[in-house]
Parts: sequence; C-alpha cells; structure tokens
Amino acid sequence: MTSSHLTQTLQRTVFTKKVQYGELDCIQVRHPFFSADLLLQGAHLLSFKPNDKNDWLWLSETAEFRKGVSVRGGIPVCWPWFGNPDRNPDKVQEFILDPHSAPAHGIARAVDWQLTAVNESSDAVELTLELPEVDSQVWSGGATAKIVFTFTKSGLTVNLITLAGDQAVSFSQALHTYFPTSDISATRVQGFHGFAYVDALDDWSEKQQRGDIHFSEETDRIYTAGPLQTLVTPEQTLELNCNSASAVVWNPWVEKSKRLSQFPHDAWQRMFCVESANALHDYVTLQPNESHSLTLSLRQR
Ligand SMILES: O=P(O)(O)OC[C@H]1O[C@@H](O)[C@H](O)[C@@H](O)[C@@H]1O
Repeated sequence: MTSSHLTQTLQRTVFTKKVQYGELDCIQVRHPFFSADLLLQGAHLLSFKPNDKNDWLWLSETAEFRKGVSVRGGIPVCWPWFGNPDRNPDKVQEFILDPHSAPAHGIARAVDWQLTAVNESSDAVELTLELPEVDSQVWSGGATAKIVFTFTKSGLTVNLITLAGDQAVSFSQALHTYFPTSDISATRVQGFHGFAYVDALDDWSEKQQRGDIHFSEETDRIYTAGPLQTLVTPEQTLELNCNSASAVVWNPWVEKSKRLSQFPHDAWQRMFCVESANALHDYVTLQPNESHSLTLSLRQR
C-alpha cells in the first residue's frame, strides 16, 4: 500500500459519531487502530479496545442506560467528592451542603457533560468534555471540571482537570476504573508493596500492604499510592500510571454483589476496580483560579 493510499484509508475510517444507548447519548470512536465508547452522561468511558484485543474495561452485562443513574462499569468520574460524603475530610465536607443526604461519589457521574472538542488524526483521537455548572445548593465549591480522553493504538489517557472559581476550594475525586478478568483468583495488582492503606471493611483501620494484592474476600481499601501499578490477569498485563497519591482497590465479593445495582450475582469473579484517586488525606485544595489535573494512563505490557 502506498503512503498516499494509507492516508486516504485512514481519512475514510477515522471518525466519531453519536449514537443512543438506551436513554443516553454515546460517542462511538471507531478508528483503524482502536475503538472506544464514551457516554456524555458522567463523561463515562464504557469501552476501550485496541484493535483485535480484549476490552480493557469491564462493563456489567446488566448495565442500565438511564438518565440520572450511573452505569456499572467503565470509568465513572467521581467528583467533587469520593465515596460517602461524611467519610471525607472536614475541608471537603465544608462545600457539600448536606453531607448526610448527598449521593456517594459526587454529582458528576449522573449529569450530562458537554462535548466541546474532537481531534482526530491518523494515530490518535482526543475528546474534551466539560461539566455544566454545579448546583450551588448541592455543592458550594464554585469550581468547574473538564476532562480530556486521548485514545491511541498503544493505550489511553484520561485527564480530569478542576479549575477553581473566585474562591479557594477543597475536593476529593476518583477515576473509578472497572477492569475485566476471566478469573479473579488468578488476578493480582502490583505496586502497593510497603504502602499504607485504610481498610473500609475493618472499621477504617490503617494497615500496611505486603507483596502484591490478591483477591480472596471482599476488598474495599483506600491506599496511599505511588505513580505506577501493574494489573495482572490471565488475559493481559496493564500498566496504570497516575499522578495522584491515593488509589482505591475494590471487589464486592459474594455477599455485597447481591446488594449492588446493575451487577449479576456472580460478576465479582470477572471484575476488579483500581481507582485513581485523590481521597482521604490526599484531597486537593486550590486557591482562587488555580487548576489541578488528575491524569491516568493505561498501557499494555
Ligand atoms: O455502587 P457505587 O456507588 O458505584 O460504589 C461502588 C463502590 O465504589 C468504591 O469506590 C467504594 O470504595 C465501595 O465502597 C463502593 O461500594
């Protein structure tokens, strides 16, 4: 194939289009080297697949695509607080008007974001979305959020940017990534050896990780974290790079699976979450007009 023929082929096949998933708008990216599905609701990436390879993200077989309801799987964006509001540091709670009734994981995952830029090229597609103004009756932080997804044949990068308004603000957040595995008992996460974590299932006590993380029971932990984690499943090994200093590792196991929405009772065997976060003491404080980026990249090893 000549190079001009290749260019023409790429020009013809690089594209993004809007489709409907149930009640939700979805941007489908179909590129010669990769594909991705991104919901406008929540700026929620559901799927990323380098050509001929497995999906790098897990999506529940019983996922529901309904307005105002976060979809189970992919990468939900938790912002401007992570987890239960009342488990957040006081500085973060200060901006949540009713921490006892506010939803877990913030408000960004259940509202439509606006697609503000699409850049397509022969080797990458970049999509930018912005969160509409947040209702100040729910959260008074006054900051805005923007997210940039970059897809290439060798991986994906997600950059969640928070821009403070004319007041200082503190917030927590997470890119709550669901990963697939064919066998949870043969799955491990490397990169946390020696790091401290808070065990949400043992009265939030502080512990220290020894060796790799294996899954053999319900797991719900907030780790202090370094910049690199390696996710090993029978199918593939992914490297996760992130610039934050905390991460959440979660698998609901048998009993909690029965209580979760959009989650088959046996799905705990096929998924695990490693969530790139700014949680607990790693929350972020911005002065007026400052900005902060939480950036995660995934590559295959
Ligand atoms: O069901 P949700 O709100 O999407 O949350 C899923 C899980 O998210 C994790 O981040 C939390 O640590 C878990 O405790 C929680 O169960």
